Amino acid sequence: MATLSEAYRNTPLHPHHIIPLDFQSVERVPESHSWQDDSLPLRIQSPESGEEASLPIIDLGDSEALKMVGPACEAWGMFQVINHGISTTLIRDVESEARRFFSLPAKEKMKALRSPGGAAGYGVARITPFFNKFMWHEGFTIVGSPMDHAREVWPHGYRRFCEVMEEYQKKTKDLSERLLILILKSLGIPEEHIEWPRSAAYQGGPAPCTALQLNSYPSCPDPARAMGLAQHTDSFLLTVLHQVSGINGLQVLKEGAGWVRVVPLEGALVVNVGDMLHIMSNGLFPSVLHRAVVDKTSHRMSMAYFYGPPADYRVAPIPRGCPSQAPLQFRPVTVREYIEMKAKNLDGALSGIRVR
Ligand SMILES: O=C(O)CCC(=O)C(=O)O
Ligand SMILES: [Fe+2]
Repeated sequence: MATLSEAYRNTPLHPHHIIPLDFQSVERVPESHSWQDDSLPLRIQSPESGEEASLPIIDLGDSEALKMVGPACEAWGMFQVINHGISTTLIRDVESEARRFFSLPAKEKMKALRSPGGAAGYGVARITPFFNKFMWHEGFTIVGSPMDHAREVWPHGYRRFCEVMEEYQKKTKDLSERLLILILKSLGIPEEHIEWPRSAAYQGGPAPCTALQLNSYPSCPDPARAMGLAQHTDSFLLTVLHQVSGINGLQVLKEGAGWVRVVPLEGALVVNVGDMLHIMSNGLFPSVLHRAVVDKTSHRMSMAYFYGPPADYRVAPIPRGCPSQAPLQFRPVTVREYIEMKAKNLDGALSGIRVR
């Protein structure tokens, strides 16, 4: 994603929008992280309260998967996938390496700090500047190899971290491409329509934009006042999310029901539609608003893998995917342009390219 890094370079962040709080050193939620006074349109709910989302579960080993995926994307913009081909062992290894990093003292983690115009490394969530309070969250973004940052942190013990993260990205990329083909087929779009997975694999063509985001939500003395990750939609085509089992936190906004919980299902991965798939489906598939809340006693982690087209690809509604000649809702936009728009205006990027 070297070319996409340019989009971030053009929208550098202020250091106080990069450095996370040293969560190990605080006993209560500081004012800077307290969301209580804000006139929140929708209250923070504890990870255990509220309705549970009945997200569709799609079994990739089942011949019915193709039939189920379109309705799932249309109704929820999100589903859970099982029989996805990523081994439990690899997932456990990713968890344990992520935990090895996030358990370090703050001054060690700071050695991997993201640079102001950089895409990769340790830091607060990228959406931070759009909110007037900070989140109860720290992240590590990996684009390709995490070697440069990992070596700073563990001069003699970086190899395992790198191997595990690279292997997981390879497997999740394959899964994302399988899912994307299935989703496009469900819209009646032939596989050949998207050339980049094949061109990158066989002809050294432009590579898809991908990133692995390790999310850490330390236990919080007052979860009702803190926000793990504030509401947002993901920018790329698809996100494949692993939530560390046994700890709730992810919530989606469901029309008519408010925020509903996405309870981790052992062995399943959560897949959600991002803005670019919303555009390609001409608005048929919603890029669902979601957020993460925090827990009083548990340190929660999640791993989000973002998958998008190559940086210069023009994302546009695909006419064959539009129900009965529906008028096109969006103008074409390159991936790079869209990411830059979103880095400047979190909520306004989609409406910025809407034509009707
Ligand atoms: O931690 C979660 O469950 C959500 C993470 C997320 O939405 C993201 O990284 O974009
Ligand atoms: Fe997200």
